[in-house]
Amino acid sequence: MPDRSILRPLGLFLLLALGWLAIGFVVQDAYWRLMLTLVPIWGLLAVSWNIFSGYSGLVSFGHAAFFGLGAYLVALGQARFGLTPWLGIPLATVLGGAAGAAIGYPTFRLRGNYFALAMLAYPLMLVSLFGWMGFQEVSVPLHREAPGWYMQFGDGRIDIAIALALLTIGFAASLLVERSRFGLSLLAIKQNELAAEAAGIDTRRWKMRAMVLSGALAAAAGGFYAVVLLVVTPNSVFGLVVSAQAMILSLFGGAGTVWGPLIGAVVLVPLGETLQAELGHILPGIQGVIYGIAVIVVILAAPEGLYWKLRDLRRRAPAMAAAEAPPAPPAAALRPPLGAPILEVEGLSKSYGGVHAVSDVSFSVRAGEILGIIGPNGAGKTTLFNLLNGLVQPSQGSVRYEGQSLAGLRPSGICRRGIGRTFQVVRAFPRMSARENVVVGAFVAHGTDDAATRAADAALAQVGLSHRAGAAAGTLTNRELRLMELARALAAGPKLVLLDEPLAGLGSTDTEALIAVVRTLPSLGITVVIIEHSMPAMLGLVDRFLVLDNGRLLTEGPPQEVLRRPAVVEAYLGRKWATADADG
Ligand SMILES: Nc1ncnc2c1ncn2[C@@H]1O[C@H](COP(=O)(O)OP(=O)(O)OP(=O)(O)O)[C@@H](O)[C@H]1O
Repeated sequence: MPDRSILRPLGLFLLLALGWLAIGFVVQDAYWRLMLTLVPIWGLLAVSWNIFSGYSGLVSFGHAAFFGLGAYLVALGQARFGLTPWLGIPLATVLGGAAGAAIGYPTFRLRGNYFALAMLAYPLMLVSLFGWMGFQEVSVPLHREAPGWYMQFGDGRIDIAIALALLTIGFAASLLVERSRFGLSLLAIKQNELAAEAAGIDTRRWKMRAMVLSGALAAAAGGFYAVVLLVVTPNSVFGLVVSAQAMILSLFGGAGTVWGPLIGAVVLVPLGETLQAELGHILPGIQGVIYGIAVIVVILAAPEGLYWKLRDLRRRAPAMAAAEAPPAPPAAALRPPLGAPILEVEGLSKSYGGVHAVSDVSFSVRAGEILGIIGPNGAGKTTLFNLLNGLVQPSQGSVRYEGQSLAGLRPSGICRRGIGRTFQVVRAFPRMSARENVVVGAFVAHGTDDAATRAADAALAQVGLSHRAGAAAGTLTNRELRLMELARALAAGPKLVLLDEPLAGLGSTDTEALIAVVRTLPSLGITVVIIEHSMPAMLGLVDRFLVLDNGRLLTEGPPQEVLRRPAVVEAYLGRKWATADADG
């Protein structure tokens, strides 16, 4: 994938890490050496938080759970069993990963604020649990006979080097996530989890992987923290301040980017620690106050974090560059004759309490057809799409695609079978390029990132958006965004696409451009089902109309004929249309 190499940022990171270590050699004071060790430790915790929450958008208030488990494993392992941290930290990493899976499994059932609050419960529970078990204070015994074996070098510079080595592992993991389908899939989840599922992304699997990786890295940070501080108490490792630290450092520096958590750690950790050391006896808890103020300042001045603010300042000029002229809309190739039914819907119903959103609807769509679905607001059109692509399960009835039932399949599974979908509201990832936005749709059909990028480029060419492939989605026009969303659905190589109001909010020229693209789809072997309110656009596009009213199938047939039927005029078009039609 272009610009997605990890070597340059990793090289820069190593250079900075060496510089950091060099400071450790210059500084003689033990306190400052400890600070130079703590920054990468907290930085690693923030990196781990960012891998999960920064990219997926699921806020975790509970990362102290992983950090504390790692710290206790290393401290107790050494105090009770003489376990060397060289083994203890890798074991802590495994424990953190396992805890990630155990916590993720039940908690992923919740969304948004509920998820964030549920995550808070785990460290709170662990504080009490470790207190009850009699681990109020676990001291790591000193081993003067084998200091190296127990990481007790008595030389702060070695501690700094180990902390940096651990941070390097975390940073590299974070880069690998960000620059691959892993990160793009998480960002798609952050944007809109349902749309991500519909684009073929197995959202549960990616969230779980992110949580396991994140838990593992947080536990490693906790493990080394125990080695450095030599004392572990429930509050110092499971406490709210630890979870807040993970979150605040990332948010301050910039969530959803590899550098953000590091910027946060470098600025805030020394600030908080110094103030605590200097003023802590007069103003206890000053660190928390400073963190709070820092967050408020960032919210006001750079809501996405320092990293994004600095980047925007640097790149302001190119971001404002004028868009190139779009190419002429693609000409429709010769349409192949209609084939056998590709989609067969039988007695499909969906009720929400007393509301019959879709009621006993049956129809079929032939391969190569363009079928238009119309009906008044609330007729059940979007619910029908949701039933077809598995976002909601039917109360009754069946959907067969290429002769096979789709019952019980999740949206990602249905997308994998070859049904693509766009949504009424375009949900682009504004900071990602148009190409990256489209690549997300290609993952389902392509094993390697390179193949997915090629498919994305082909889809962008299909919709006439190649000239904007590198532009950030945030700079695209409304028409370009609609085309980009269509390209995302096409990148998966679907045989059938469900387009939900793709013309909403477009002017007449833009509408024509989009319709011209949709018209080319059957010649590419793609069947189209489209919901749209714009009647002139639909009349020139579709082969057949399906009219829904109050969840029921009112009628279906050729466009001109359907629009003359009194029931359709009555239910949907209104008398004005009938008069205009008669006049015309
Ligand atoms: N999750 C839900 N819970 C309760 N009622 C719902 C739900 N989803 C849809 N409905 C109801 O089902 C009916 C059909 O809604 P739907 O969004 O499918 O209509 P629509 O034809 O797509 O409308 P529009 O053109 O305004 O988008 C409406 O009465 C709506 O309020």
